[in-house]
Amino acid sequence: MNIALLGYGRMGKIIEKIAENRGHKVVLRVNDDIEAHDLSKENIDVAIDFSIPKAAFKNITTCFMNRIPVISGTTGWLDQYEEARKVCLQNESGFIYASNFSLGVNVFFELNKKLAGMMQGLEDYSVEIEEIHHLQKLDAPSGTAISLAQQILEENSKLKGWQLDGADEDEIPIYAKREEDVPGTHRVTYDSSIDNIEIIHTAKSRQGFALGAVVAAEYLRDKTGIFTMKDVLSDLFQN
Ligand SMILES: NC(=O)C1=CN([C@@H]2O[C@H](COP(=O)(O)OP(=O)(O)OC[C@H]3O[C@@H](n4cnc5c(N)ncnc54)[C@H](O)[C@@H]3O)[C@@H](O)[C@H]2O)C=CC1
Ligand SMILES: O=C(O)C1=N[C@H](C(=O)O)C[C@H](O)C1
Repeated sequence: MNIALLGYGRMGKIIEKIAENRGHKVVLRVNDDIEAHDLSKENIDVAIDFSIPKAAFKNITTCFMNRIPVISGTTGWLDQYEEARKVCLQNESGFIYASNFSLGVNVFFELNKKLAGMMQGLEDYSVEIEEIHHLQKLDAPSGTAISLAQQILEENSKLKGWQLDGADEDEIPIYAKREEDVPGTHRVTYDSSIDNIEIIHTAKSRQGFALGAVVAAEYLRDKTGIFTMKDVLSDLFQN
């Protein structure tokens, strides 16, 4: 499979190594305006976007207009997600966005939903989310923390939203911490006067995110439409 890497930073470089080890070829590396590159020149099967929030939408939709399916892991641009979906469908292209491509985090997501469902009637507990990332991270809260909050909100009709660094009574507070060299840690805590319940996912490196993105690209390669990591993982566990 011929891959275009949109964003050749920390993630792009690890994705390149994993993709090559799995027999794929990186034919294009983009670290600047996508319009400076001729996408039709290389025979691109899939583009993988791990760039920066302000570039993601243009990168992704330019690929769709060239009928190139896209895996996107870039966070902090989701106000334009619905518009990106539309452009994908209009151009009969393929798209998978995930706030976190790691297999472990996707298991953690399922645990989070199950726990949120169990806790929603227990009014003595209040819930909060903490995320810790490296000092270079541009967005806060992390995309993963937002996904965790949305999953809890879907299970709990009394909670109305989330807020960064504090919240009203009917909101989930998300605390974003920045520390040197932390690849990504997410904790969900339910606290009462009697006890607390915590679930935590700690990434030890970026390998899991990168492997998940390449596996997702292998899944999306010849497909059109919008898919999620749940589709990728169901397919993986079936085969
Ligand atoms: N969904 C997931 O599993 C994960 C998502 N991420 C997200 O991926 C993104 C990238 O993360 P890192 O690789 O750590 O960041 P990074 O800063 O190391 O890499 C971003 C790269 O994008 C380049 N860039 C700047 N403008 C560009 C443009 N117009 N088009 C293409 N590339 C451009 C930069 O020069 C840089 O090389 C972030 O949004 C981060 O939150 C990171 C890890 C896992
Ligand atoms: O910027 C990062 O590094 C990461 N970003 C993603 C996020 O915002 O959730 C995923 C992972 O935690 C690493």
